[in-house]
Amino acid sequence: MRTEPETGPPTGAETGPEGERPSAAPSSQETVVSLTGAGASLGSRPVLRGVDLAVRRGEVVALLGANGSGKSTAIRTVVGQVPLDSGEVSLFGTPLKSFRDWARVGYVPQRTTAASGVPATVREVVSSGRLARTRLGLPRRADRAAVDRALELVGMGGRAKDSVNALSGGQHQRVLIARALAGEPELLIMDEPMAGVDLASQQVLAGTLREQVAAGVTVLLVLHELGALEPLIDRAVVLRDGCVQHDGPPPKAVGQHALPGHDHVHPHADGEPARAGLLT
Ligand SMILES: Nc1ncnc2c1ncn2[C@@H]1O[C@H](COP(=O)(O)OP(=O)(O)OP(=O)(O)O)[C@@H](O)[C@H]1O
Repeated sequence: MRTEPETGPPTGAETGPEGERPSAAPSSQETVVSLTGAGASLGSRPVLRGVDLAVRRGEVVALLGANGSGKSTAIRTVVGQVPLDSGEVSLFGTPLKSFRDWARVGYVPQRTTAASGVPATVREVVSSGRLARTRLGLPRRADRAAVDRALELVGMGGRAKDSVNALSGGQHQRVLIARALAGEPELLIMDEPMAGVDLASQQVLAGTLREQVAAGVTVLLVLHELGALEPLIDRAVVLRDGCVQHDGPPPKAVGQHALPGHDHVHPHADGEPARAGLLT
């Protein structure tokens, strides 16, 4: 008998619909991710203080905010890595504590590497993202094809046999994104997917995401700046000190802020074009 975690992102032990990506028939009313009055702490520190957030099917929602505002913590409550003190989280209309269908969710964590000291190849790491669909059985042709597709989507098809220990930081990030895509998720949750990725690769990844969105995939992602993804973002939710400060149209990038790679940790200099103060 299989054992399944109470909650959590795909571990490879969950069951899910076999083979094909489940139908992503557009239903703009369906709420795919829902946080209601979500409160969470790290250690003794309250980090989220009553966050309300809803992502509907097919939407691309960016979670923005200054360093330490709680973006990663919010994402981690959604995938069950940080427990709630108060409020509720639901995925696909199911309360998180009852949710088991992790094959529908692709998760790219923040700033990790694909290497874990184990001499795995790029293909092996990306294939692990398919385990929730293969039910720990032998990969079938459709599974291998999905892994190939994910590798091509992030431009890593030529590196499939290389050890992940031989990759740059940006290439690790691309492998982790491919791992999430290999499961052909309906919902992609990504924590700063562009961190450490060079401009050319950002464009590749933006193109990949555009294809996913066109196929009906729902996306919730943490970003420091909209950058190359700006055209894809439907809505921005800005956190400040663990509370939602803005939920609506993405802030317009102006001047230097428009440049991918711009870092939002600095205070705004006098005379610098204002940006509604949403990110600082
Ligand atoms: N293990 C921990 N114990 C206590 N506090 C923590 C822990 N990890 C993070 N924090 C604090 O929780 C707050 C929120 O962190 P979180 O990583 O969610 O912010 P963030 O908005 O994603 O920041 P960044 O943009 O820097 O990634 C920060 O003030 C951080 O210092």
